[in-house]
Amino acid sequence: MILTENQRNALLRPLLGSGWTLAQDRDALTRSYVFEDFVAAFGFMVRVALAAEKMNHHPEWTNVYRTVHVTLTTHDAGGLTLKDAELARRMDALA
Ligand SMILES: C[C@H](O)[C@H](O)[C@H]1CNC2=NC(N)=NC(=O)C2=N1
Repeated sequence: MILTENQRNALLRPLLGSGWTLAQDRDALTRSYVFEDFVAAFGFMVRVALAAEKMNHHPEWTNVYRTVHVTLTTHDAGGLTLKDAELARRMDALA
């Protein structure tokens, strides 16, 4: 369930090159998105919410006005799994 070393190299490398970073304190991906305004930021969160529900995999996120801070990890597994890499990819596509 937890990403193997090989999977991390293959799946996380593209994400880490396009805005995502590994969290310091836990096995998680994190990034921020800045939008035109609050409504654009919230519209993004609505679109992601629908995708997350479809995946049954949900982000940990905070929204301050036009910025959305995101952390992805799999609580059930205690770290990064394929679902996190997939949700990160989908979030970037929806941003
Ligand atoms: C019962 C349900 O499948 C679990 O709570 C799912 C829901 N969505 C989830 N989302 C995330 N990010 N991590 C989880 O471990 C998780 N578990």
